Amino acid sequence: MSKIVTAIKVSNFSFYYENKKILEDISLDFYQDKVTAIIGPSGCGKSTFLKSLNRMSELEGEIKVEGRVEFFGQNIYERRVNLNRVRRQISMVLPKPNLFPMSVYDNVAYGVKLVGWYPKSELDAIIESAIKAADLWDEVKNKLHKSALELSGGQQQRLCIARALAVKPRVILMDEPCFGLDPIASGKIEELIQSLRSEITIVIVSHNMRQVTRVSDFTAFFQPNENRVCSLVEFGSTTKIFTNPSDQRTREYVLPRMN
Ligand SMILES: Nc1ncnc2c1ncn2[C@@H]1O[C@H](COP(=O)(O)OP(=O)(O)OP(=O)(O)O)[C@@H](O)[C@H]1O
Repeated sequence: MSKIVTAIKVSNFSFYYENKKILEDISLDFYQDKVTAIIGPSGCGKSTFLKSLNRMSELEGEIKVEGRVEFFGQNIYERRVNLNRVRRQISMVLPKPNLFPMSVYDNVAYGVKLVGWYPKSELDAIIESAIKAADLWDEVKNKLHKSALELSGGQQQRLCIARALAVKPRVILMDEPCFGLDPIASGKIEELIQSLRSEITIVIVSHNMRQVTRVSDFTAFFQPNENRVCSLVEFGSTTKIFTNPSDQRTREYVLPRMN
């Protein structure tokens, strides 16, 4: 059996937006090349937690953190950390496609060009390989220079994933990537996650429990406490969380949502 390696280690992590505590004392490991789902009630802090794994949350307001988030051993909240590098290696896909009003090609090339200069042939190969990895190539290969905004919602979301993959991240954070998509488009995103599984570390926030059981290896259940501050209730293999959770609160949340 292959050895499990921790890609992101979160230790005693608390998070505040403008002095309001949102997350409390979370300790959790995300394993390399595994899919981990984060589940929990609406508004409890799942997105905030996800965004704090690559420090995107601080783009949204004044924040304070306690504890550590280590990415392959380096605390990303250290002062000397290179934030661009962190966000390139831990990229993010949002609930709604956030493409630029540019061509399909230019959307994927955008991030790659920020990282470095490549000769045209090499850039073409990077773009093609990312779009193929996002399982979108056959659908867009003849429209690479048309506006990305002309694609369907599901195709736009897969293009966002291609854009995230093009800079060769080690981790992809996906915040409800199937939000608002019909079952067929959602199914394609799930297939894509399945095909990326074992090659890249994925952390996904989802409200769809069946989807979580289909795509993830591990699940973390978050819940607010009596002070409405979110903490981790239970982490384990997805099979265990959905069949035999240890904590009564997990059982009460998960089981009714599977029927
Ligand atoms: N930029 C922000 N500034 C201040 N407070 C915020 C900000 N973003 C989120 N919050 C607060 O943080 C708390 C957690 O919100 P968050 O969006 O992380 O929850 P969630 O579990 O992802 O919700 P949902 O499942 O509905 O998407 C909420 O009380 C929210 O109001």
